[in-house]
Amino acid sequence: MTHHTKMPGAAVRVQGLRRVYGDRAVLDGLDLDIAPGEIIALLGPSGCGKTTLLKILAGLEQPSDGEVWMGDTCVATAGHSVPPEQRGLGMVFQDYALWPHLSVQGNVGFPLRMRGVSRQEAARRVDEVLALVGLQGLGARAPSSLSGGQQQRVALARAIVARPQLVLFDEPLSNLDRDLRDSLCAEMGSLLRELGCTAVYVTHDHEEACALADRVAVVMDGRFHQLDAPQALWSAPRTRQVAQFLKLGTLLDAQWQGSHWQVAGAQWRCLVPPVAGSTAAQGQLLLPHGALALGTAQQDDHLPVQGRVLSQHYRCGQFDTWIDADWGQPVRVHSSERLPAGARVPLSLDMQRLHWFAAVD
Ligand SMILES: Nc1ncnc2c1ncn2[C@@H]1O[C@H](COP(=O)(O)OP(=O)(O)OP(=O)(O)O)[C@@H](O)[C@H]1O
Repeated sequence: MTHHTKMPGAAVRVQGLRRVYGDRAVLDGLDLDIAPGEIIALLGPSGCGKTTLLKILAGLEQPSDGEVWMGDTCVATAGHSVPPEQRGLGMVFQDYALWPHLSVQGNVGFPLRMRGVSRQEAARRVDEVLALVGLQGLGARAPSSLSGGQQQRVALARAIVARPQLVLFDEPLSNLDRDLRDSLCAEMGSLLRELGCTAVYVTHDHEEACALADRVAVVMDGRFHQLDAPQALWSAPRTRQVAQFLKLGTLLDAQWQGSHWQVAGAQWRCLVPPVAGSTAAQGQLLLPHGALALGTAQQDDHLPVQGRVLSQHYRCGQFDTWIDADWGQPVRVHSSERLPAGARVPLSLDMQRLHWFAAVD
């Protein structure tokens, strides 16, 4: 691992970061450069280490190995850690963490008071930021008199009022209902971009991560399985775990037979070439949603794929149709017409959209 590398251009640089509890590496060698103004989402299942990474960025935990840089300051190594209040951070937590004995104004103005900003200037900036988050006129209220969504706006206002160099979010929307989450997520994204904030946003909700972030880090077992723009996660998942976590489609066990893939249990062959450099003969094929459709548009060199209708339900203008296509796992296709359960139907498969993951990836 390299030590004390200067970081021209990056707002935050994480290098070779490890965090060990007992004999278990919860973070296992992470590297991450965050550009100024970039929003990064840390996305992953419960226990994957995303909160631990956020805490290390915040200064609430220390690395076991590796470094964290903010601007041109090294803020954390195994041996030293700059305290949270000296890192120039804003933070937004799941449970809002507002001070109940302070008014909305008092909460939002707190970071300015800590920085010695004059009372008059602080009042002006608090009014300005409350207007930005859509809470103008509510400054005198107690946080407890506000709805959950409003309280989270107060927390957001408090996090950005002092124009921090980095804003950290720990599942900020998970206590809110779906509609409010969607709208607040979109608003937060616009606001952070408007203000040019650099942000790291922890969530286990992939819709939220992809709606908000410039790049999403899919964290699993303490490693980044993929660090990419949201659209790249969908078009080119790097591991089958990413595909599984994002629910991109159906994974089928398959074997490379020298000239084609043979899917276990299926009557058809797939001619997607093996991944360059891969010598594995065993692995899994991902059939992304939408790669399979009702219809017979088979290419010459494939055996026709057929399936049996298992069930259907009507949703958003079409029938979600579950099909048993002989390979052991049902797949979902869309249909414009109602089909009887048990009917055999031809399926077309867009071979270009399949992905192959070698058994050991
Ligand atoms: N102080 C600690 N001592 C021992 N183990 C810990 C400690 N903090 C976290 N862990 C373990 O490290 C792993 C990662 O925890 P972390 O909170 O970072 O996960 P997470 O991805 O944020 O999960 P969640 O979404 O449930 O919050 C977990 O298995 C957790 O039990």
